[in-house]
Amino acid sequence: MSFDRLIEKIVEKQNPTVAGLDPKLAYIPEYIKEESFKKYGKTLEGAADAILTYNKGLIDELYDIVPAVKPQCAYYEMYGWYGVRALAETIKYAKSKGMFVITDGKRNDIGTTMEAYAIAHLGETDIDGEKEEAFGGDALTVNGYLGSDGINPLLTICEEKDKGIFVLVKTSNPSSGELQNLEFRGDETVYLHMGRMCEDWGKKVVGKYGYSGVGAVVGATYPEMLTELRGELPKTFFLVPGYGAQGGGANDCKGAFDQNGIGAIVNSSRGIMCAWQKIEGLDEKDYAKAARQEAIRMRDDLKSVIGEMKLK
Ligand SMILES: O=c1ccn([C@@H]2O[C@H](COP(=O)(O)O)[C@@H](O)[C@H]2O)c(=O)[nH]1
Repeated sequence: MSFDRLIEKIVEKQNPTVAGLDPKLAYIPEYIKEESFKKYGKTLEGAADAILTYNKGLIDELYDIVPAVKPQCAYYEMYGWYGVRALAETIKYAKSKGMFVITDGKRNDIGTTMEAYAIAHLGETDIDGEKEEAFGGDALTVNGYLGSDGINPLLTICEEKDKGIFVLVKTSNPSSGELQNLEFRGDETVYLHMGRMCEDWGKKVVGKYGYSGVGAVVGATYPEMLTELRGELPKTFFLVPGYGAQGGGANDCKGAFDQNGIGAIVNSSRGIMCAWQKIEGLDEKDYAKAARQEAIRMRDDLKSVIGEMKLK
């Protein structure tokens, strides 16, 4: 259990980017929606069909240059079981193209319930002796604020299946400081304490590149805290949201990386998915090409501040 597979993909592509797949209908070109609505009407099924077609188009244009995708479950669950099927199909398709899949579910519960989440998203479900993958992501985002009871069941499955988790530590949203920045026990912040818990949860599962399979979510919108946490948590790999649509830039992300240019993967969802809507006169059929162009721009932007990514 580590992020070795992810790190190798990042280094191979020289790209520390994860493309977020948060498909709102407003981001999907009309021609795709028309096709799906012709088949299924303006229904949950029609919407889910459009999402899957849109995602596959994006993946086809991104898989050779971007190492990972991050579907956010909410954008699928809003279409009921059709949407959840589109999520499962998206994960399967991205994996068939060799991409690393981070399922953004921010799951959080205790004991056996957390074990059920772990089985659903990272493990295999036992159906009376027959085992099958339900979703099959490579990593899952989780909320660690229930403590070890919510994390230990995941660790067991992650070890068995070589999967990873990203625990919310310092989130990118404006109100994240209301709780996460509180100081206690002298001047230790809640986010730093949560980060140290990640370092501790991961200490037995450190991979060959020095990072464990217990990662942390730290927002690009708080660059000083990113730098502080990189210094404090040398074995914890970071998932960094907040680049692009939330205002973060490459310089804000710099502190997340180590001296070898690894240690983090930076997410952009709307920035990549909606790139086509920002290009005047673009034929909407070229939506995925516009996403590719933005992903290349983002890769080069990040590389300009972190340099070459090397395996040690
Ligand atoms: O602290 C956090 C944790 C998760 N997210 C998620 O990342 C993407 C960001 O999307 P953009 O369109 O690139 O802003 C989205 O899925 C969030 O739920 C986050 O933003 N911040």
